[in-house]
Amino acid sequence: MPGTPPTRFVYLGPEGTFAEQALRTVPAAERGTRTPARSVGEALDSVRVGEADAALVPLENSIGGAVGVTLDEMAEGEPLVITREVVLPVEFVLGARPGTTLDDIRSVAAHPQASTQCRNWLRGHLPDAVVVDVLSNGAAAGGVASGEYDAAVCAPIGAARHRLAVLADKIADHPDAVTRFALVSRPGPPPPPTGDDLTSLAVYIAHDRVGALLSVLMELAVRGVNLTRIESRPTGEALGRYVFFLDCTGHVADVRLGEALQGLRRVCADVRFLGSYPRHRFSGAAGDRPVPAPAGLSDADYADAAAWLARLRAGAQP
Ligand SMILES: O=C(O)C(=O)Cc1ccccc1
Repeated sequence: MPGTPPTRFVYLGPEGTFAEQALRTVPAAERGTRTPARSVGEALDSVRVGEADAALVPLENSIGGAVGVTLDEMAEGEPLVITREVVLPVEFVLGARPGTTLDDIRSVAAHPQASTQCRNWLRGHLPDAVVVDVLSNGAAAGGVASGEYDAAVCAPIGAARHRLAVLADKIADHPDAVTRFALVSRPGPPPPPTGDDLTSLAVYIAHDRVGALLSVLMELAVRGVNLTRIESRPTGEALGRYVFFLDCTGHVADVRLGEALQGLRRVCADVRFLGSYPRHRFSGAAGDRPVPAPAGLSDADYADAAAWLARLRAGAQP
């Protein structure tokens, strides 16, 4: 039932992923059920078909960039909306079955984003090992435990959950990397505005119209809506055909963002609303505070203008 708080959660599994760790920061998930899925697509489809109320999936990483499969899955199929974001520091370890040494390792299982972030360490310490892409950090650890691979780039909780020895820790090339996760549900009333929210969209432009993308950006800029992320993904129709994923500051209930969304509806071939949700609350440690919203017209200015227009239309004195 839309608007009912979620109780059945699914996450990118298997057990031992950062996604599981991120889900455990969601209070409602501690009270509900938590089921691992083999892939992002499987997790999101569980929500679409009603087997789960919410899915926790990776969205982007500060080093490796967007998790493409999540964007692609959100752009197609039955619509889903983000109701919460979780930003988690990710620290990778090299896990292996107890007794394994670095010299024994011929294959390393790793999520593509994980191997990207540990590229230099792997190249320096395991130059002859074959790195095999797997669907998640948990799958990497599980594949080592089952004997399929010699070692895994995985999360510390993955090594622990699959009873692996940690042969090396802090193996990421960038120690301060973070990953942004999204909690996704079927469309329903968005979380109430907090004054520090994001709204995510997928916009399809008319590629044959000169300046089509600029028109999109202008609908936001002229209303003082700050664009915090833009990402293009192929639509699959043809080379050069893209869907653009936008994160904007503000909430769908805001006057200003509401006007911008109506403008996008007018100028785009299609707009898919992907949710309005609170920005992740940082610990407040130096350097990881959210960027303050830019100065610009306030919502009160927009409300005042709307009331002024209504008076004009009613023939009253402006
Ligand atoms: O959640 C996980 O553990 C994943 O496998 C996705 C992922 C991959 C790389 C960095 C962070 C999350």
